[in-house]
Amino acid sequence: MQIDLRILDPRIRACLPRPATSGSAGVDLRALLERPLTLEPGQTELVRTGLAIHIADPRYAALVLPRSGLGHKHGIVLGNLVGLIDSDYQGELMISAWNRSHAAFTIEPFERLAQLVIVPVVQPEFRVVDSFEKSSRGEGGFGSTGLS
Ligand SMILES: O=c1ccn([C@H]2C[C@H](O)[C@@H](COP(=O)(O)OP(=O)(O)OP(=O)(O)O)O2)c(=O)[nH]1
Ligand SMILES: [Mg+2]
Repeated sequence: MQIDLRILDPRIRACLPRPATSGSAGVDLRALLERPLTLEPGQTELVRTGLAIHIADPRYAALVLPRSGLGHKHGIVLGNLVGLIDSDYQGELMISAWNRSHAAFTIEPFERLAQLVIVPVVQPEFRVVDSFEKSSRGEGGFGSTGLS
């Protein structure tokens, strides 16, 4: 799928996001930093990417997700857990980097910090009703179907 992309900082031109393998679902986003950024345990910082995308088609959105290596090994995940990029958003893609670990971690300039995934979405149109047609689950949730 073709998506318009603006390069807001020329330094990022050399390493634009692209799928790492033919089957990659996400494209890595790099940290546009002037200098290494050390995140102390618990610290969250908004990190620039130097890029803007305009998805334009409301049937799609983008998700900003952690990279599993950084998240699992170093506890570098996202302050908003998952970032949602609206199809009409035209501003800079920003990454909320959260160090959820107990050790400081330094993000290097242009390091691949998170990943962007394009997903189909359906915009809801809510129809107010008095009751629902009964389903087999009904109101059961939060473990109502048991453990095994
Ligand atoms: O990790 C993220 C999350 C969001 N955004 C941008 C794109 C998104 O379309 C916009 C708004 O995000 P969201 O709707 O999640 O935030 P909000 O707090 O509801 O802000 P708003 O009132 O602007 O919608 O911010 C990012 O750049 N990175
Ligand atoms: Mg919003």
